[in-house]
Amino acid sequence: LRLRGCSGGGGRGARLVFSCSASSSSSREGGFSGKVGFLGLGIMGAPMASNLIKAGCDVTVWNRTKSKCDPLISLGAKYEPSPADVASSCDVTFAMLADPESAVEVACGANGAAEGMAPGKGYVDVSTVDAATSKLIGKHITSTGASFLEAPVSGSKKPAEDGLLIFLTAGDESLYNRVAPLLDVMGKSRFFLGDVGNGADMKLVVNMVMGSMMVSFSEGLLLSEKVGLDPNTLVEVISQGAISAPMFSLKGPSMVKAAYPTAFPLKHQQKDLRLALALAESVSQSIPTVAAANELYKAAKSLGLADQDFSAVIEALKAKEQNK
Ligand SMILES: NC(=O)C1=CN([C@@H]2O[C@H](COP(=O)(O)OP(=O)(O)OC[C@H]3O[C@@H](n4cnc5c(N)ncnc54)[C@H](OP(=O)(O)O)[C@@H]3O)[C@@H](O)[C@H]2O)C=CC1
Ligand SMILES: O=CCCC(=O)O
Repeated sequence: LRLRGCSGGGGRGARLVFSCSASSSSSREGGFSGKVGFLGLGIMGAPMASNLIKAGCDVTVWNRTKSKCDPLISLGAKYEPSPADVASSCDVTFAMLADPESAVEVACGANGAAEGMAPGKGYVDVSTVDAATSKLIGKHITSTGASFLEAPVSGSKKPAEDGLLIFLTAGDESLYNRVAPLLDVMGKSRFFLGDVGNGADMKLVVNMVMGSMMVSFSEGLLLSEKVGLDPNTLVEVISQGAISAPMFSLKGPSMVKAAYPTAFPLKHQQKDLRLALALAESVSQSIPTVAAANELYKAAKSLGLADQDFSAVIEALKAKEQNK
């Protein structure tokens, strides 16, 4: 298998590519030889940037809390003191921020990435935001002559560490082709979905399904226990049937033990449900299951569980039972 990625490094071989339009195989097959910026080194950003460094990319990092840059610097990353400095010193800059507010601030605020952008450069926002936010960021970036791609990811902490994310991209197709070797270092597949906003919408639809599934699973775990069944057996039964999902097998055993080691923070899942509800509202679609799930995540946040894994939503159900 031919390795792809940065010059001198490489991804881990064959990758799946899904595209609404033909993409340039020559840029896909070639490596990426420019400098790569990475803004936002949280649960997802740190392993993604780390994989780029390990693949041989010339990476420059920035994070609001500077100490989170240190492990990346130890791996060989350079550091710049602001998003604008990263953008001006790099050919392509990735951003992995918490929510719409932080994504806009880092891209468009004072000393934001847009200030360092220029023709020939690219900005790839991999944060989960709504389409309007993505379009706003895209407008700021492209007004400098630079190119913009939104590329939110499906897959959590472990897939980020293992370079097995799924990229849901939209925007500038030539930037998509240019950064494809980098996406292939960080992910196992990539979709190009057309205009800016389509990647954001796809990501919100996927995550609203996930958030509702987790609530339904939590209800099942609690009910099984209440009627005298072993919830561990429920997890095993589900894993062998038609509703088997990696998420249930992965999170079920620790949920039974009331342990919620954070892979996907609950506050981000609730943010995604909030944004999905607004998306549905924009086309007058009713999504009552998601609306009910959202209320439970909000209740979990008010119980102080915002930074726990989103599977901690089961604690909000337990609290409801106790307060009956
Ligand atoms: N965790 C997961 O499983 C997945 C998460 N996502 C999405 O990816 C994004 C990042 O998630 P994740 O890494 O888990 O989140 P984290 O909360 O771990 O990291 C959030 C990042 O955003 C930064 N940030 C927050 N607010 C600001 C601000 N006002 N200005 C500048 N930087 C800010 C944080 O900086 P600081 O370190 O200073 O706080 C940190 O770098 C989210 O949009 C999330 O929905 C997508 C797929 C999976
Ligand atoms: O946005 C978070 C998604 C988590 C996952 O896909 O497992």
